[in-house]
Amino acid sequence: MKITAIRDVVAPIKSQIANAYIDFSLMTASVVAIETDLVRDGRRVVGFGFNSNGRYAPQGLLRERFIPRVLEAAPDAYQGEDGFIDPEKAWGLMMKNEKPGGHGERSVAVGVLDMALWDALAKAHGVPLWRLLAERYNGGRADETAWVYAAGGYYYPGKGLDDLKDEMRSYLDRGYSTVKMKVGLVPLEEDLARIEAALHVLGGDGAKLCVDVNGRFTLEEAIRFGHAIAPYGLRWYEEPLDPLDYLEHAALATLYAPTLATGENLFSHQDARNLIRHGGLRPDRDILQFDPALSYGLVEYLRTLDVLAAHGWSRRRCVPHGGHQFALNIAVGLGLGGNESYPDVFAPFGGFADGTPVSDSRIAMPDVPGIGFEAKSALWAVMRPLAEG
Ligand SMILES: O=C([O-])CC(=O)C(=O)O
Ligand SMILES: [Mg+2]
Repeated sequence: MKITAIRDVVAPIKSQIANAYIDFSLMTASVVAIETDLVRDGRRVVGFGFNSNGRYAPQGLLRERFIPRVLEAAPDAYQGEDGFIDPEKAWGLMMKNEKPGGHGERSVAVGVLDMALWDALAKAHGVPLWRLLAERYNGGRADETAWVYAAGGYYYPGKGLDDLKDEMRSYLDRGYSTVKMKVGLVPLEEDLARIEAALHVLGGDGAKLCVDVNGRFTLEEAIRFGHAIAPYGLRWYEEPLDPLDYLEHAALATLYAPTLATGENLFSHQDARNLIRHGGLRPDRDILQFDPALSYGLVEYLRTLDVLAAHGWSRRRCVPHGGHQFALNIAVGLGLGGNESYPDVFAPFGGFADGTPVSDSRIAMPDVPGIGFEAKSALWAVMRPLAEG
């Protein structure tokens, strides 16, 4: 199995939404296609990948460093003994002459290519990625369904409490029972009114609502906000603090007893390890949101899972950020705690295969080879031109 071409394009995922830290008015994503010489069931095997929201398209990094390193390599440098692509070997090739530390956004570029390599590998074997992963790494056991929650509740110009309620209600109507909303951009009292509006739609059940600060608060603000929301019994309090300030997390965890969630802006197993070592998080309740598409891909995510296991953390505490089918396959195949979903934002990159309904906040995976992009027509419309060169 040889790689014959790699094509990339920058796709807009811009919108007027904002969280407490950024707006998405100029957001982009890189989409790549890795073409191989393998033909299976009459079709050439092509793998696809993209980066999830929050980081911009890393086109320069892809074109200057990571794509050429793969294309210029001899095929046996990325092939396993079975002649198929070995993503771990390809990863080593991509990371040649890269110093440790300072992960920056090269992890995004490598993540995009890693996603495409796994898509191609699963297609080469004619199986869904979730099944390949279950067989290789999880004793053949895949979950029948994944828990998913509806992430939204963004700030939007002119959006009032009724609009927020309508949005949350529409998620419930679409089969979700847990939802997430943004907080931290407006004064505390205003956010509390927004939280209460959302809770009203959820029948007052705080366990069905997550709030996400996107790393905006100082420690003092995070503590104050934590005290204010503790009585609601929310499902989780996400990224209250700067994602790299582990000591502050540890301090907050001594004062805020319910569930904290973080990790979407940690991009390596070393960063994850620092969080676990120094962040004071609690393996019996807190949630880890490392996003394989932003953090060097699944090869690195497997290392992160090993780090977690070594520190006594269950994989069920992992609910990746990003709302993409890659993480969904990983969640089902490796037995994570679930996956994020964006029913209304970041289209067409978020979401599931067409015609797979969410029921009681759970979703079943389709039985299609690879990650399943071809079964999601709006996404396939973006990818297909890349396949054809
Ligand atoms: O608004 C964002 O940057 C996305 C985010 O934090 C999430 O999905 O948890
Ligand atoms: Mg978040």
